[in-house]
Amino acid sequence: MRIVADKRFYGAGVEDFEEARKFKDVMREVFEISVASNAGDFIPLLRWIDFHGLEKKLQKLQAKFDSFSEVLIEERRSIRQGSLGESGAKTYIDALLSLQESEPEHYTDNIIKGNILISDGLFCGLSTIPPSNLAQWPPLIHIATRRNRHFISDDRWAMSLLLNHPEALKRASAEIDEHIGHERLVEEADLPKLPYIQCIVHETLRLFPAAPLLVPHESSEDCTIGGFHVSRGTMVLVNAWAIHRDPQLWDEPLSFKPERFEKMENMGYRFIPFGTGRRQCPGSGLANRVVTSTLVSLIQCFEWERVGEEMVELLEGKGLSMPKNKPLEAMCKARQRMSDVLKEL
Ligand code: HEM
Repeated sequence: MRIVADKRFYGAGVEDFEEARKFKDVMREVFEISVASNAGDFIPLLRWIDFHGLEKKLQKLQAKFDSFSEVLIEERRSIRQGSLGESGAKTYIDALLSLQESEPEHYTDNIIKGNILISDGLFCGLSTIPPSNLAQWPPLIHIATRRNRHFISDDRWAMSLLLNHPEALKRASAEIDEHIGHERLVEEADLPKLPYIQCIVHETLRLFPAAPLLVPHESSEDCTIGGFHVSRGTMVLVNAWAIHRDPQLWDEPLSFKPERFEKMENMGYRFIPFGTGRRQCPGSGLANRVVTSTLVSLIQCFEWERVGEEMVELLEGKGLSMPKNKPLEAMCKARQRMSDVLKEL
């Protein structure tokens, strides 16, 4: 929130504890609601009676966030107009308010609120909200807010898989040694030199796609999908998780085999962790780079081992963004040869 509104709501430096509490409350509610399943997704009749009151809860939460962001916008507006003294750092909201002055028809307060939501990982938990619940929110929310949670989740799955496959971890480590060495940390420009680690990231996203049902789509016309008639206006969910594990499309679909991606030229529609077509994720390049660089840094700087003989559990937990059932526990120690680099951090 420092970038968005020049405020801190966590850790040292919090100035307004009441405001920070409100923010944390909204965040907590978002996370709670995000794991609730909605029977109305499966039995449309139940949507009319708002079974379990999920829709009401979402509307309340949206109202809370609206009033919270309204205060932030008004505050920055006053600061910009000089009524609250020093303007402080220029924030994301300031930039949007300045655009509002030149293009008021495009940069309405509602648009600014939407932008606050998608920025700074503010509502990263929304990515796990069940499909019909998402429909209650402005479309951008569930999309761009995936980032932080997904990045963390992807790397956690990748590391879990590697701990269960030490030979793959060893090969990844050797690739890093060969192309980056121990004198410096990985940089973005190094990533194309690490094809095996890219394959590990792909294989992780195949087995545990961070958005297993992508995002809900709606058919704009009557159509036929896989031989089934789909009427106009039907919510369509694409089960990427099942497609990625389909034995007709993948050899040994449940095995972790990063090398399968080495020879694959055209992945077609069988590998779609970021969706496909016109609405596919525009952040996939960034996401891939962040997930891969994080994984490379973890492998480059630390030696990793399982806590015991037992394999790391690979069960999925509740929530649409593919969390692990149990947090990953592993042993790691800093690599001796990276100690100079680590000391510099
Ligand atoms: C590991 C991280 C990420 C995953 C797994 C992911 C996944 C997805 C998926 C599955 C979709 C829906 C595609 C469809 O409609 O079929 C999507 C859409 C989208 N994503 Fe991501 N995403 C990630 C990171 C990001 C990042 C970093 C950004 C922005 C910087 C981003 C921005 C968007 C946007 C704007 C859309 C909507 C595109 C549209 O509807 O036209 N995503 N993402």
